[in-house]
Amino acid sequence: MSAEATMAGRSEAAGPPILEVRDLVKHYPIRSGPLGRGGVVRAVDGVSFRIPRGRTVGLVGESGSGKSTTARLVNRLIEPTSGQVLFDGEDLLAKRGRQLKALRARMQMIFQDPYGSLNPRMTVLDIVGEPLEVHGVAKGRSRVARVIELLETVGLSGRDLYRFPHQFSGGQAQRIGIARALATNPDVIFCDESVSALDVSVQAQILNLLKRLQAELGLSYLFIAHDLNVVRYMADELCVMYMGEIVERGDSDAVFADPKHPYTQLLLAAIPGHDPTTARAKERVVARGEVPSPSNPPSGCRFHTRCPFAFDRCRTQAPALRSEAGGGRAAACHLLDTDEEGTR
Ligand SMILES: Nc1ncnc2c1ncn2[C@@H]1O[C@H](COP(=O)(O)OP(=O)(O)OP(=O)(O)O)[C@@H](O)[C@H]1O
Repeated sequence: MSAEATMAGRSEAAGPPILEVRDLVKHYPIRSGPLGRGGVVRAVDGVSFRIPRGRTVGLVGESGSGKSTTARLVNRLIEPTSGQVLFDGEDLLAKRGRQLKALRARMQMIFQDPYGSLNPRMTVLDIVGEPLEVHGVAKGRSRVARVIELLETVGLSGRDLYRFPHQFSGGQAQRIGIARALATNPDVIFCDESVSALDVSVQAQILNLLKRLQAELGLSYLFIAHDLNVVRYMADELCVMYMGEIVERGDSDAVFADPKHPYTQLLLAAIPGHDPTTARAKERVVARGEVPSPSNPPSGCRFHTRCPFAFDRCRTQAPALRSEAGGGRAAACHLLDTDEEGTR
């Protein structure tokens, strides 16, 4: 079965997506001009993707490409400039008060720094039990029982209830963060560099824990990591971001095996030992120059200033993120248009 068919099958089997992001934009005003006004930083600039139920979507791209901002927008930690976020079919950005709180309980985040994200003065019971109280899930003895259950789910135990974060190793501390994230029975967990701070062997344990929890609880993940091997291990689908835009997306195995966008080819070429199979991907992709400023993105294709294959149209016309016929793959690159027209 082709990768596209596999992906279509997966999405079909999973039903409507748990999360759908449409044309999401976040511009930060720059207040440094002579009149106190400048331009804007285009942190996220028209991003659309879906997370099918029970699946993992990986978000990759260089530092500053807009991955964390996307996760924070979708999680509603910050408000977007424009766009739409549908959570289980509901318009998340239109929700306020109790309705927002109820939806928020169904989305949780696991952070990068396990110690920094846990209050050092709180016991494990209070750290993991806090969301149970905030969201009115459990109080008193039933809260303690639920916290023990959550600790056991992540490989800790009731003996850890009255200990403090600094008494745990990095991997164990991250397990506490995961137990806390699970407390409200979420549907989606946002993992932003959740294993980057851990030793490699501990990373593997936490990734396997996340996979087991996904299988057992039907969780969906948005998974952000610099380490592409980690993303490859975790993600069913991949979105590649460059300067606030998604430039390629598709089934993760298919993108790794046959990256369509020169930027994706560049990212993958940097993975030690990675050997993409297609001819184009095997061409040596050498990116030139620095990443341009997100407050002054290049005209046309934003990658054209670094792309070894850029031609005239790339400098003037922004390529659309076009889906391939019959498949879940999409890439925003004029080279793909010209390939189809047979002019290249
Ligand atoms: N509060 C803010 N005010 C102004 N600009 C911001 C703000 N937050 C992020 N940015 C800018 O938005 C762009 C995207 O940042 P973001 O942190 O989302 O990227 P990222 O891909 O997650 O990078 P990293 O991997 O380094 O975390 C960057 O240019 C960043 O400087």
